[in-house]
Formats: sequence, structure tokens, C-alpha cells
Amino acid sequence: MTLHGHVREIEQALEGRATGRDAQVTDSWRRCVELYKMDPARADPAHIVTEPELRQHRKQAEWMISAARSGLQNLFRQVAGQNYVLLLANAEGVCVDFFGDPSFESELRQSGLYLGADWSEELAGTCGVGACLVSGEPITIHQDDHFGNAHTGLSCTAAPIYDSLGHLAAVLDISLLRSPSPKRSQNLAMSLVTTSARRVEMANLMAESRREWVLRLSSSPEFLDVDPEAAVSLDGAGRVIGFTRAAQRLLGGDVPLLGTPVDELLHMSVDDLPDLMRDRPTEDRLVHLRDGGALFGHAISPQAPRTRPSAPALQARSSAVQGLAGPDPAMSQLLARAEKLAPTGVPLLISGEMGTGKTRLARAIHLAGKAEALLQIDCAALGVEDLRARLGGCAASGTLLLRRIEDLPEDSRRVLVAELDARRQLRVIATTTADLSAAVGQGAFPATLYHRVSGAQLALPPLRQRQDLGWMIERMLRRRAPEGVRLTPSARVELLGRFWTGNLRELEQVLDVAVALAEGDVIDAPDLPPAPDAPKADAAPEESLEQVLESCHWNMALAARRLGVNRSTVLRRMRKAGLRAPG
Ligand SMILES: Nc1ncnc2c1ncn2[C@@H]1O[C@H](COP(=O)(O)OP(=O)(O)OP(=O)(O)O)[C@@H](O)[C@H]1O
Repeated sequence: MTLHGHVREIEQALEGRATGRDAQVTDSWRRCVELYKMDPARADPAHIVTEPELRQHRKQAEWMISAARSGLQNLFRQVAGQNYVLLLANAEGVCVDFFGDPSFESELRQSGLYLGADWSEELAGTCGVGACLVSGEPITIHQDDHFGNAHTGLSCTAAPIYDSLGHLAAVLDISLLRSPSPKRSQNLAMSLVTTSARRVEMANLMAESRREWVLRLSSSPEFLDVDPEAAVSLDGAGRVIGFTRAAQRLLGGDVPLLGTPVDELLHMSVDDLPDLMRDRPTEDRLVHLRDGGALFGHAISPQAPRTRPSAPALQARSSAVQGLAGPDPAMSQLLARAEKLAPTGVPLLISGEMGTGKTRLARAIHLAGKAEALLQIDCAALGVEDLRARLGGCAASGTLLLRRIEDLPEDSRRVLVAELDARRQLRVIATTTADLSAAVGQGAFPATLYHRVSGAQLALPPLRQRQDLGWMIERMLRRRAPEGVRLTPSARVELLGRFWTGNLRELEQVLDVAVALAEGDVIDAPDLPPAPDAPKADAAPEESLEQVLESCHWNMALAARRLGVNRSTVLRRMRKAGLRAPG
């Protein structure tokens, strides 16, 4: 386009006439004329800061340059041979890092595609870096989108880089001295530059958050662990203390993320973070958004501090254990013991019926302990070779979690004893649904192995005996359904009265079904899948009924659950035995 045509088009755009340019471009043109009083006919040369000024700018941007460097190098490798130039500009628009083909150096320098060039909009007019800094959004300024006549040959695509507090800290720009004329030729450049900016933000957040929980998010399970879309860092109470730009978009929308508790953004609390760690299958690490959507989550625990851990990190670790139960005296006692045992190397045996949360408790203890690595081995039918191979991957001083140790085949039991003796630094936590001490007495489990895994024992109660069942239902429901979804009183009574043979796992599944079947915001009794038959309890003699009622504080639903009968049977037996609840 001729200079006259360019000037004419800018005038038309400012008069509000359609020119076919992007709104971002015409907005910038308007700022150039009305705010910075610029003249599009002038061909001002690129503005280059002095050497001492550049040193100062680079010094201030040092942290960003180091966070961005490997991202820039990667990006440069991807576009090698295509004459692209990469610029990293600071928040003032000054180019503080640069990758380009040295054979074009003098041409690049002249065009301002070089270290020290100041691309702020008020100096350079409409340009990639300048317009990106003002709008805070990725942008392509292609050829005569540029305002000043000196730059109308360039094509610049720029993406903002935000720091972990949400401030625009830098701009990553990929530019061409000469480009094909359709603007869409730069679509790939846009995709490369926005991806790189996202990765730089992620690298920066990770580097800053070594002592904090980080929750990384992705809409695709395949990329969750390798290239997540967004991340937040959280303090011990679960409040956001850092985030990437994509996290603001995904979780916050217009609500500021900083300081917001994670349970206001997602259907989960800080206590659920251990469930989202990498040793769980990716498909199980689903987190539900408040707007009904869902993403895959990857939680990274605070790294073991070299010095004293910070208060929030300590809180996060201890809440991993404490947060496992609601108001239930027996559970509180058990978790307090677990917390004291966590930092020791004492081998722990966690027993309980299936699905009572043994594995989850073991993982929380690991988190609250000193070991960094956790290796979980499922013992059922694990042959000698597989056992050796799995143990081969175990860090010398990590935690070894042996699930269902009673199901380890006989040959493997002998090998495990020898392996544990050779790896005394390992912290062993075993889980079992069996009464292992009785099994030892009957000769069904080797005493040698028993004594290596049972330095201290933690026996998890079945769900039907827990007084925090109501709390647990509410907590699990909140993880599955939006805030407004609630249980009708009859559905709640039905759940509180069940026997729960499958314990917490069964409760999770019942709620999954109920949430899926519920109409609107209300879960009613018919939405609940039928309860499996409770195992037939031995006819309880009347004396023991009174004992059971006493221990349940005369709570009929709890007593019925413990006895595996329904409430009316308890009432009938009470009448027959002449028992009455104390007034
Ligand atoms: N405190 C808890 N809060 C919420 N969910 C829990 C809790 N404890 C366990 N769960 C959930 O209940 C399910 C069963 O827990 P877990 O696998 O720890 O039980 P388990 O006793 O090890 O089972 P198994 O006997 O089959 O080995 C899991 O999906 C787990 O996430």
C-alpha cells in the first residue's frame, strides 16, 4: 500500500468507517493519533535505548529472562531456517533478550528487531509488542497494520507473559522482516508464541512454588503431566497464592484468583490434593469446576525444605492427615496417632475392611512424613519377578506402600522379607483387610514378614461405625456436584441407615449414581441405587443390644448400621427387651 493509501485508511478507521482491520489494530491506531499525537506519515527509525539503560532493563528482567530462556531456545529451534526473529520485551516494551539469524544482523538492528529496541506503543506506534502490552492479549500486527511508516514491512506476533500474581511482566514476540501478504500466514506463529508464553508462565510458577502445593490442570489427560494448560499454587489453607494466566481464565473468569480458597473455585478442598498426585491414574484425577465443567488435575506437593519448613507447608502436610475425617472421636484419635507416627521410620500396618480408606491414609502419612518418593505396590498375585522389578524402581529412602499385603503369594513373601532387610532405609506402610496377627497364629502368614511391617498398627473403623458419616456424605457430594445440589431428608436418612459393606468406596459410587440420576438440584431417595443386602448379623442377644445402643449414644440409625438391621428392627428389639433411650 502507498503511504497516501495507508494514511487515508487510518483516517477512515478513526472516522468509524469499516476498513476490514481487526478491532485491536484500529483501537491502537486511535491511541496513536488521539493519545500519543503521532503522525502515520513519519518514518521514525527504531528507538534503541543506550547501553547502560539496556543493562538496567536486563537486570530488572533477569528472573523473567532466565525463566523464558529455554522456552525461547525451543521456540527458535522450531522456527529455525524460516527467518523468524524472537524477542522478549519487558513490561516497558524494551527488548531484553533476542534470538535471530546473525547473517541478517545489520538489517534486523536497523528495523528494531534487536536487543535494546524500545517497542512501547507511545514510541513505536502500533506494533506487536506495544499493542500486546496495552491490550494484555496476544496479537498479530501484520505489515501495514503498523502505524508508523517505518515498520510496514514487518509482521509481528506477540503474546503476553504474566507473573504469578497476575501482572503483565513481559511480551514474547516472533517477527519476520518479510512475510507473505495474507495475515493468516501468521496463524502458526500465533499458536507457537501463545504456547511458549504459557510454558514460560508455568516454568516461572513452578520455580517460585517449590515450597507450596501446586495444582496443574489440563482438559486432556494425555497432556496433564507433560504439558498442562494452567496452574495455581496454594498455601496450607488452600488459598491461591500464585496462578498462570490460563488459570485465571479457566477458574476465575472475572473473579480475582489471588487469595480465593480453592474450594470456591473447584469442587474440592486442600485435603483432596494428595488424591491428585501423579501416582494415581490420570483418569481418576478429575476435578470439577464450579460451572459444571471438569478438568484433569495434577497436584505437586511442597518439596522437602532444606531448612525449617514454612508454616503453610507444615499446615498442608499435617492437614493431609487431619482432613481425612469429620467429627468422630475414634477417627480423631486414630489420625492424631497417625500424625505422630508419620515423621518416624516405624513400619505401619493399616488394617480395615475393604474401602475404609487405608490406602488414602497411607498416602497422607507419607505426605506428612519425611520421605520424598512414594512407591505403591499392589500385592495381590504379585510374582517374585514382578516384585523384584517394582522394588528396583524404589528410591533408597522413600516410602514403600504395600497394598493388601495378605494377598502376596508365598514365594514373594520370602523375597519381600529379604528385600526389606537389604533396604532398611525404606519406610514401609502396609495395608490389609485381614486380621494378620490371627493369621500368624494360625500359620497362614509368616511371622517374619508380619514383624517387618507392623511396628505400629492403625485400625480404620468400618464406615457404619463412624459418627462422621453425615459429614463424609456432604464432603463427597460437594466434590461431585455443584453447591446447590442437595439431598432430600429421606435420601439422607436412607444413606445414614445403610450398612456400607463396601465402605467409602461404596459411598462414592452411590453418590456418583445419585448425582447422575437426580433431576435438577435435588437428590431424592429413588435416585439412590438400591443397597446391597447387609450380611446377616447373628441374632443379637438383648444384653448386647443395650451395649451397642450405649456405645452409639442411643443413636438408632447408628445402632442399626452396626447391627446390620434396619431401624424398625432395632426399635422392635428394644421394646421386646424393655429398653428405652435415656430421657
Ligand atoms: N477420608 C476420605 N475422604 C474422602 N474420600 C476418601 C477418604 N478415604 C478414602 N476415600 C476414597 O474412598 C475410596 C477407597 O479408599 P482407599 O482406596 O483408600 O480404601 P482401601 O481401604 O485402601 O481399599 P481396599 O481395601 O480396596 O484396598 C477411594 O476412592 C478414596 O479416594
